[in-house]
Amino acid sequence: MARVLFVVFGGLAYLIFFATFLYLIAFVGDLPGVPRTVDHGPAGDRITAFIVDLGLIGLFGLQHTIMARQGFKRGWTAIVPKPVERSVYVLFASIALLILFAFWRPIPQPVWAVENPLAVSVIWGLFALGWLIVLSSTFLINHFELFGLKQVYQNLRGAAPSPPRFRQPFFYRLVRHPLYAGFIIAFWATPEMTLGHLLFSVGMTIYILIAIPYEERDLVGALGDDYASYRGRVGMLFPRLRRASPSTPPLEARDS
Ligand SMILES: C[S@@+](CC[C@H](N)C(=O)[O-])C[C@H]1O[C@@H](n2cnc3c(N)ncnc32)[C@H](O)[C@@H]1O
Repeated sequence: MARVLFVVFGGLAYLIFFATFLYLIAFVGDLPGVPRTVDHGPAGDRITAFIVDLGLIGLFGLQHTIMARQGFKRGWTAIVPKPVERSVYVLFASIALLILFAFWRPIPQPVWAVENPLAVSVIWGLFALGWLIVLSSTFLINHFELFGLKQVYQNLRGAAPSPPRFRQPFFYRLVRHPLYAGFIIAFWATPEMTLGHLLFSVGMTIYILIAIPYEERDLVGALGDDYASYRGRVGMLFPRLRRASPSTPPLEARDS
C-alpha cells in the first residue's frame, strides 16, 4: 500500500514541478496569459521591491543548496522515506518557485530595450534555445530520475535503486553544466531588460555559480575519478577551446 502511495505522491510532485517549470518560462519571458511575471505584478517602491526580491531569490537558493547536499539527504531520509526523498525535494523546489512567483515585486525601470526587429527575433530565439537546452539536458542525464519518478517506480517493483553512474551524453561533452548554461541563457535573453528582471538574472546566475562547486564536490564523492578527470577536461559553462593535455587519460566513451 505504501509503495502505491509513494507512486501517487511522486506523480503529483512531478506534475506540480512540470506546471511550475512551464510557469517559470512565462514568468521570465513576461509572456501574456499569466497573472504575474518578472515585470507584471503589484507595484511598490523600488527599495522594498529590491529587498523582497532578493529575499525570494535567497529562499530559492537556500532551499536548493541545502536540500541537494548528500549530508542533508542522509539526515533527511531518517524522517522522509528514501523512495520519495527526491520527490519531496522536487516538491519543495516547486514551492520555493511558486512563492517567488506570488510575492515577486516588479521594478519596471528599463535597462535596455532592443528595437531592431531582427535582433528582437534573435533574442527570442535565444530565449527558446535556453529552455530547450534545459529540458533536453534533463533527458540526457535522466529526466525521470532527476524528478523522482524512477525512484518511486523502482520501489513499487521492489527493485534496488540504481547506483549513480558517470555520464557524458551530447551537451555534457561540451560543458559540465549544460542545464545551468541553458537557464543562464534563458534568464538573460530578453529584448527589454528591466531593473527587476536584471535583479532576477544576476541573482539566479550568482546562485548557479555558488551552487556548482557544491554539486561538483558531491559528484566527485559519488562518481570518483571519472568526474574528477571530467572536470579537468571539460569546461564548466563554456566549451573549452584548447584540447585536454595529452597527459589527461581519455575516458572510455560510455554514452554516445
Ligand atoms: C539538477 S541536475 C544538473 C546537472 C548539471 N549541473 C547541469 O547543469 O547540466 C543535478 C544532478 O545531475 C546529475 N549529474 C550531473 N552531471 C552528471 C554527470 N556528468 N553524470 C552523471 N550524473 C550527473 C547528478 O545526479 C546531479 O545531482
